[in-house]
Amino acid sequence: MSTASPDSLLLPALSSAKGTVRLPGSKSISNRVLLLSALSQGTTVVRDLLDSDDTRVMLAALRTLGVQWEHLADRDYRVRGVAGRFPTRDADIFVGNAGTAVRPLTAALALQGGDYRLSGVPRMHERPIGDLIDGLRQVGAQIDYLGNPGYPPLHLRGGEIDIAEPIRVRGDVSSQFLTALLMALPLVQTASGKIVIEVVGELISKPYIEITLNLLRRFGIEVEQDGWSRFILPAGRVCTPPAEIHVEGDASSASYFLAAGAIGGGPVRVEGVGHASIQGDIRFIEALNQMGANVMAGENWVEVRGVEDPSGRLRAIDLDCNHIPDAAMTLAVAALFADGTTTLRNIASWRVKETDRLAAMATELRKIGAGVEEGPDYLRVTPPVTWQEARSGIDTYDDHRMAMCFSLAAFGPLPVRINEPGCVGKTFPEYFDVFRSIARPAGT
Ligand SMILES: O=C(O)C1=C[C@@H](OP(=O)(O)O)[C@@H](O)[C@H](O)C1
Ligand SMILES: C=C(OP(=O)(O)O)C(=O)O
Repeated sequence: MSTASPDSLLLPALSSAKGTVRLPGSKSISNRVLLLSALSQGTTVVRDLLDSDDTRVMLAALRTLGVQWEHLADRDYRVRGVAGRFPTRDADIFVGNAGTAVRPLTAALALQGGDYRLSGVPRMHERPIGDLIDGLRQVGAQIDYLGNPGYPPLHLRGGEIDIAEPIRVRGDVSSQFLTALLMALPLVQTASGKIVIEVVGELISKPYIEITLNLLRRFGIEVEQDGWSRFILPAGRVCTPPAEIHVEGDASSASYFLAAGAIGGGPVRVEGVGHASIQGDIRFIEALNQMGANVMAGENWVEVRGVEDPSGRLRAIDLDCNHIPDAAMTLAVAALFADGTTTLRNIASWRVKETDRLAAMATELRKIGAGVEEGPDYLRVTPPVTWQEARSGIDTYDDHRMAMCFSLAAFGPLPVRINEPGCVGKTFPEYFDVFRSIARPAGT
């Protein structure tokens, strides 16, 4: 049904969506579990790890750092922990465009006392990391910027680590800075046996901190929390791994299929996430519900059907999306099928991710005829009066979510050409095959 070429993929106009999808593993859980297993004292079997660009850079980094891991079968791995100290003391580490690799590895390596250089793809060198570096410098880490101040590439040169006072870190650009400190700092000894982190500014993307705290607990590290502004960690502690840990399906990846069910009638069922999920993006189903879709969920699955209303149109919504920054992109494209103007608020962090997602989303939605208002931290989308075929295709800006989101536009009356579709490899290399398995072209 689709014609692939190296630089674009043509999706025909689609009439309906129906089927079941077994989700790939969560990116956020996979990379946290890999790093925590590597730092542990003991061996962890990791089941259903995500296999994508972001996890490959993490696995390669760990191997370079002297961590022994082996691929068992399917998506299962065994990781032998290094009890807090990486055997390799001098290394160049490539982090691609994985925020879940660069931020946690920077914190873990800055406290090692070795000599490490971290770099990524050109866009990674435009993604901020200064707030994390400021936090690490407060405890004595020696870190130099090798390019622009505040951004990778970085040179971590060891330093005398001494924690006596609370460490302050900004939380309003990315929650990954706090996640990085929470995962790395427990390794450091302090006189009091505790470490305090204070968050400066409003913490964004809070559910990702919940994932971090949940997984730390699974690895034997209990963090005390005073709201979202103060965290107290045990000091001088090496993680104790669970013998085995299972990576649940990716809730952000689920959003495309669930939205397809809502737009294309359904039922579309995803397996691997449900009520029991520890990922904040599971709350995407609340947004779909608000839009009038029929949502059912069990512990480990979700099923979505279209609206009951004879018009078949979703309801437009006005939503603060700070808690679901990734799945919110799916709402921006689902908004094309709503009965009025949808407003997505509190999403300023979109500007510093794989691309400037606010600008990219506005530009590409306009190509197919939508009315779009792009604010500093919000997006307002009005469905097209007349759908247009984006003749030069939908540009994806090397952003996996741009490519995946815009596949949904093919449920409109016209075919959609997705440029550079290979960018889905960041988190979901098989995305278009799986999407094809649930989508039916018009006239078939
Ligand atoms: O910690 C994580 O796993 C993530 C946190 C979020 O980033 P921000 O905290 O920068 O919003 C999210 O967008 C990203 O895809 C994954
Ligand atoms: C923002 C994202 O990725 P990263 O983990 O690189 O921040 C994302 O996957 O949407």
